[in-house]
Amino acid sequence: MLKIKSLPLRALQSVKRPHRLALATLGPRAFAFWHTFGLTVWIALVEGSGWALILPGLLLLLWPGVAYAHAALAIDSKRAEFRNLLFDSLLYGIWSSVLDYYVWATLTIGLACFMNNMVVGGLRRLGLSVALFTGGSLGWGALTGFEFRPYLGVGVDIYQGAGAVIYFFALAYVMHGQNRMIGHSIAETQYKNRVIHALLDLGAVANRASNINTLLDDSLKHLHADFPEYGFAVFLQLHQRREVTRYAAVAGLHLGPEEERRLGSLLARQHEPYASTIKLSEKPEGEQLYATSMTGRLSRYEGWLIVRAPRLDAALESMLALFVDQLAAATENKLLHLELKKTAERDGLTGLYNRGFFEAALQLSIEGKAQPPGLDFAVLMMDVDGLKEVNDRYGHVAGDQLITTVAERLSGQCREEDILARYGGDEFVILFPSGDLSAPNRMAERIRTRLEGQRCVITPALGKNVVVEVRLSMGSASSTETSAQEVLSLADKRMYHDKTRRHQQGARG
Ligand SMILES: Nc1nc2c(ncn2[C@@H]2O[C@H](COP(=O)(O)OP(=O)(O)OP(=O)(O)O)[C@@H](O)[C@H]2O)c(=O)[nH]1
Repeated sequence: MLKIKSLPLRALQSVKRPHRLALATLGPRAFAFWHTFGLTVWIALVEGSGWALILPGLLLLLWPGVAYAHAALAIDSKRAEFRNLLFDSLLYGIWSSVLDYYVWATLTIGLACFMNNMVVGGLRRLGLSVALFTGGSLGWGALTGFEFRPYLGVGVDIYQGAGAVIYFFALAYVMHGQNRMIGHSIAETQYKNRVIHALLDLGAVANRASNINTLLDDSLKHLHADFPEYGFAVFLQLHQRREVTRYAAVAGLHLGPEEERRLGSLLARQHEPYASTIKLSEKPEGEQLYATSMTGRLSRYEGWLIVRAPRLDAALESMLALFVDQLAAATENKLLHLELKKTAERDGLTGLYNRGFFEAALQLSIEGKAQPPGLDFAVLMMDVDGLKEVNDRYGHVAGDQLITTVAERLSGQCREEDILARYGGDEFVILFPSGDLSAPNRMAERIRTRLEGQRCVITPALGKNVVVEVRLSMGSASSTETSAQEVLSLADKRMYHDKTRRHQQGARG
């Protein structure tokens, strides 16, 4: 039972949609063969040959269906249709002989066959078509005995002429449709190429970006360069507080700060599934704003990609879904990467660079000094005095507070290019990679006047707030005074001398 049922089903499954050429030629071919059948019947009636001519003529009615099935069932439907066109030539060659070489029919039908084959296969297929038509025509004539009746009458001529005109116009119409289809698919391919190019661009931008702001800014700039007809913006809002826009970037869109804020708060109220696009503006005509949601793809943010476009069609919608995918993945990767980098480079308690990062930066400075032009660098080492006492009297939490307060205040004194790190428990260090060798002395001076002796309020785990004074021992050195490898230990030595001196002064005081 199952077997019987499955047989026609399998046969049906193997009939796929044939190549567009087979579909396009079905109509004109059916018309041509039915028209030739009509001609055959007419001639049979005129010459009185009756069913002797009409019966084989019925075969002509079957051929368009057989040709279509052949193309539909073939693995390579296009090649099958090319073969069909050649078979048309052979069949019509034979038929011209069957119709005793009636000139008007032989000429118009032959021409149609040659032209069809030349259109799909150039001169080579034209040659093949001519050979098959002529071969069929002469071969059948040789088999059946040549009979010539080149002219039949005005009526048949008009019938054949009208058929030829209709056929050639039908063919021209089909070719026009094919050209339009090809034009559309070229435009579609070009659009897809631009999308692929933009996606590759986004990947490269994501790799280069050092933070989320540059990632979003550069991504949108590239998108706008690839699609200048659209304007783009992106908004990332905190999951927990959607009214807070954490990152925003715009390219090719003119949004003032107020409009940006308004858009941000509008999006905060929207809840759309991932990658779905909504219309934001309700202008009666002209360009509109659309927003595609990144909801669920970012661990800490809600996101929206905004586009300014004249209308939202299927191509734009699927393009936006792809861009949203790429942007969300790039942002999430960058966030993860930045977090890992921070964990690897930063000190957990103070948030300053850690010793590992400082040593790597120092190593680069040492190498920089060894290579031309031999850039100099300097180091300032500092140690918090009396931390042990704070720990012992008020506990480690209080000691931690003293360390973090000193770290914050030191940070406030440093420039962006200075590398401030927590070197050890209560030791801090600043690397000045700029070659400005007066920098450490000026920095030490600033620290003495602005930090030394300042009050620091700490809250012990138990008991009331206490106030301690910030006191720092310092020592600096530069690569002009000693070899590059020795700079840090010279600064350390000087810091130790400073500490000893301060202890002695303290003891005397
Ligand atoms: N609370 C706290 N204490 C720390 C931390 N790291 C190191 N310490 C403590 O800091 C102290 C550093 O020792 P010292 O440098 O001898 O202490 P000090 O009291 O600053 O002594 P001088 O530098 O000679 O003035 C030790 O008691 C360490 O246990 C930390 O992360 N938190």
